[in-house]
Amino acid sequence: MIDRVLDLGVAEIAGRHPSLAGFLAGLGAWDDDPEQPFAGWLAAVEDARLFDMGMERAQVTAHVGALLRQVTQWQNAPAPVIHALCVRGGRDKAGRPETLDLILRPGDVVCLVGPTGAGKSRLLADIECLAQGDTPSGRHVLVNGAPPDPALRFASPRTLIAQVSQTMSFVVDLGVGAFITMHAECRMVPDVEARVREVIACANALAGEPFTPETALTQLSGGQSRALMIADTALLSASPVVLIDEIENAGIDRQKALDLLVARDKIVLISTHDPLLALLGGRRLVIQQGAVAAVIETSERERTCLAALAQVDQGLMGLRERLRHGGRIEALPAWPAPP
Ligand SMILES: Nc1ncnc2c1ncn2[C@@H]1O[C@H](COP(=O)(O)OP(=O)(O)OP(=O)(O)O)[C@@H](O)[C@H]1O
Repeated sequence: MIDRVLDLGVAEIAGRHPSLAGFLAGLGAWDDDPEQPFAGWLAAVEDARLFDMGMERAQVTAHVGALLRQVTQWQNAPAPVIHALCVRGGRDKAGRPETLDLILRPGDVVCLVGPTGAGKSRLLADIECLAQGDTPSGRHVLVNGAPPDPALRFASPRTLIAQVSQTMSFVVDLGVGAFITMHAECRMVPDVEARVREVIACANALAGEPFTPETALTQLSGGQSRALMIADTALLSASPVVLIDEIENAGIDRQKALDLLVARDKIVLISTHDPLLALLGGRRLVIQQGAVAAVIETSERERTCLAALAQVDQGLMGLRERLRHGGRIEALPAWPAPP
């Protein structure tokens, strides 16, 4: 494979193997004739130039070969499949044992509730790192009934867990389209352009104010950033588990966001006190003093409240929209009668 690649020009190599483009650019190979076969370029380039780049001639070929092998290995690695994620109790903040044997399956939506400082983020973090008794809570997370392979915890190119965190700020000077394209390329998804269009359209359906592929990431509002990350997680990420630290204040359509993730058969855990989200979930974990104190199944009675709650929520969203556009609130929508 490496021999075939070395016979191609730099531009063609980068086109066929985008993962090599950065390395070739770093070598300065683009600065010469990008149509010239790479092997010819490497044979002709002066020792001093390679030395400045910190490489020897043979090393360059070895490096290109290693990169290609690694990328092929990643591309051929099967997407991670989780049938069951199990969280086994550890201890609370006072060191008392936590009685918990929680099993999560694809399509499950579980909400975490509890006062400030109770340990909601700790539980999400335990799941995120697939804790093995090595975090302050002492919890254990099992994947498909067994402790995860350490490679899955620390060095997998296709991680099991995706997290959309509370605070999000972009520091990279890129447009939305370029950023999502980069992510799609890293994820090695087919038909990058179509996927990028889909992610941006989906994020716009979730966020109030529309943005374009040209909008700079740094100009996105909090809600737009959250919407973009949720669309990205649902449509680009192979991770079967999604952790979300509060979306109620992000000004995005939460029900649509949840539907999007559940449709991809992901396990979704959300830290939230939003009644609508809480009732959309199948279970709620009540966190107190660093431990799960109760697991509440959403009851039929609660589900009957959902339609009315969604109507109240629509009403409130309408009022927010009115305020956003400089309007007054001098009349209220008709609230539904309680069921
Ligand atoms: N079982 C535990 N043992 C030891 N420390 C814990 C445990 N659970 C949580 N903590 C610690 O308690 C602190 C508060 O927890 P955490 O940030 O998870 O709370 P929270 O419920 O997410 O709070 P907020 O709602 O304010 O975001 C953190 O320092 C966390 O590491």
